[in-house]
Amino acid sequence: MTTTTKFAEEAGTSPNTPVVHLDGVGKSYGNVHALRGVSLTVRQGEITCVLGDNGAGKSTLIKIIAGLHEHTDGTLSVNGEERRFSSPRESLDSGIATVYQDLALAPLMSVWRNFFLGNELTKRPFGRLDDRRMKRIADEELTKMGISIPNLEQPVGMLSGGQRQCIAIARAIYFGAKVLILDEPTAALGVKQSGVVLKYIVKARDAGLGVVFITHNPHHAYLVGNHFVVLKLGRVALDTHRADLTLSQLTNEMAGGSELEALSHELRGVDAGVVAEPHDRPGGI
Ligand SMILES: Nc1ncnc2c1ncn2[C@@H]1O[C@H](COP(=O)(O)OP(=O)(O)OP(=O)(O)O)[C@@H](O)[C@H]1O
Repeated sequence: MTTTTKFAEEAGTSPNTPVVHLDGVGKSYGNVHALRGVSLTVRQGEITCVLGDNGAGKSTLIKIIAGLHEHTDGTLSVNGEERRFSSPRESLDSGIATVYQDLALAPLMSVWRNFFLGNELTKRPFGRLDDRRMKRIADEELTKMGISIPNLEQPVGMLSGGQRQCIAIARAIYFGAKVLILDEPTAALGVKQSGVVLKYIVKARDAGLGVVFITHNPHHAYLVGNHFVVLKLGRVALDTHRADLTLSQLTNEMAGGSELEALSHELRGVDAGVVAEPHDRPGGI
């Protein structure tokens, strides 16, 4: 049985049912329309990339799925059942784990304590922390993901940004996430560290999770994505599968191909104006 089939059986749905589906979702903050008519399908064993420029509505979209904000229009379904989350706990309890850029890790605490942060294991009968078991499990789980951290006692704050992202991803998978939402996980990273994080995003997908990868970077998205959604000013400007899209089309869409062409036209005009100006003056230079 594939991991995807196993998750679907647990949820009592067919493997083809989207694990998360947004249909015509809108969100207004007063009279600011952050999202309008946004539809998005997240399937298990797939990476759905959501791209968009600043202010496109990416954070608003995440917050709706993560239970931080309620949508004002449209529907949100999880495993085929319509939901409206009124807290992050409700989203988490539905199997949706969101890894934000700040990662919600405690920088001064050890790697293994961070792995269990908020889900600590205790010993009976006095409820003391079961340090030994937590260390062993953190070690096993990180090794399983191929994450090499030689000393799990070291504070998380001393690790690289890439390693911290990987710990947050491994933790979400261990605690049973079926859907992983990653908020710009490579935004603050260099090329090498981004590569490491992209590798774990693929591992999460291959473990059967439905992954939503939010990014500004079409190159990172195209390296791992199965499905691409580009948001512009709160609306879906592109929604397509990998087979129907090239990297250059995606890059062009993100760069605002037609807007850039118009700008380049305008700049050529400005340039010509600057050069032409002295000759236009009587007795030019
Ligand atoms: N709490 C809020 N109150 C009012 N307007 C908001 C609020 N949050 C977001 N907006 C507006 O909604 C729109 C979408 O913002 P959002 O943060 O979702 O975009 P984004 O794609 O995540 O941008 P960035 O990449 O800059 O984080 C913007 O016009 C923003 O100013």
